[in-house]
Amino acid sequence: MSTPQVVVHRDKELMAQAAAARLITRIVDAQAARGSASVVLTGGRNGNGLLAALARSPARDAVDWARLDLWWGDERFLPEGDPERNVTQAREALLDAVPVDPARVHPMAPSDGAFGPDVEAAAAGYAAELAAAAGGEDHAHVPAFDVLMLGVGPDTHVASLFPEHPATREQVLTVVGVHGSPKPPPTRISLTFPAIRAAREVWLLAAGEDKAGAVAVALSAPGEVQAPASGAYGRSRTLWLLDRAAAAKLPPQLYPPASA
Ligand SMILES: O=C(O)[C@H](O)[C@@H](O)[C@H](O)[C@H](O)COP(=O)(O)O
Repeated sequence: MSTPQVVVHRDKELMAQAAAARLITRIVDAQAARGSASVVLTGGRNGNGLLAALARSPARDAVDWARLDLWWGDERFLPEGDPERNVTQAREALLDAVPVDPARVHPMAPSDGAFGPDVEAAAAGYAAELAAAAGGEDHAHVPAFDVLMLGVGPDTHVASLFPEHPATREQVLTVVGVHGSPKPPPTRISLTFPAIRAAREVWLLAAGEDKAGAVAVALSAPGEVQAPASGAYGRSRTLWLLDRAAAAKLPPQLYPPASA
C-alpha cells in the first residue's frame, strides 16, 4: 500500500493540463522501458478534462499510440454510442484524434452488445478480458496497469464503487455489475478494489469546492466501504491530483505548498 501523495494546482484547468503532461511522461517512460503501456481511464468531468487537455498538448505525440492498452475503471451500462457512456466521451475528448490500435482499446460492454442487458455477464466478460491480458507475474488476474485514474465523487465514490454498496465490499471478483447507483445511470459496470489495487500507480482526480469534503474525509478517515476513495491505492504510488478548491478542507499537514 503506497502512502498517498497530494499535488495541488491553482485551478481545474491547470490541474487537467498538468495531469495530462504527467500522463504523457508516464506512458513514454513505460513504453521506453517495456515497449508498451497500460492505462485505465475514468469517466466524469475531471477524467474527460484530462483527456481533452492531453489531446491539445504539444507533447501529445510523444506517446506511441499504437503501443498503448486502454481500459476503463467503470462504465455506464447503456446502449452502444450513448453520449453518456464513458467510452463515448473518451473518444470525443481524445481517442478519435490519435492513432490508437483498436485492438488495444478495451471498452466495457454496452447494454445492447454481446451480453445483451445482462450486466453481470458483461462484467464477467470484462473480467475474462482482463485475465487474458494479465501476465504471470501480474496481480489479481488483471494486467499490471501503469496508471489507473479515478475521478472522485462528492460522496467519495471512485469508479462505480459507492459508499456502503455491495460492489465496494467485493474482494474476489475484479469486475462487477452495479445496480441502484446513486449517480445516474443506475446500472453500471465497475472494477473492484482488488483490480484497482493491482495497478502500479493510482491517480485520483478531484477539482472544485464540491469535492473538498470528500477529499478531506478520504485522506483523513480511511474506511473504504464508508469512503471508497480511501481504499484506492496503487502498489508503488497513490497520487491525489487536486485544485486548490478541492484541497481547501485538507488538514494542514496534508496540504502541501500549492503548486503552480
Ligand atoms: O462513470 C462515472 O461517473 C465516473 O467514472 C465516476 O466515478 C466519476 O469519475 C466521478 O463521479 C467524478 O466525476 P466528476 O469528475 O464529473 O465529478
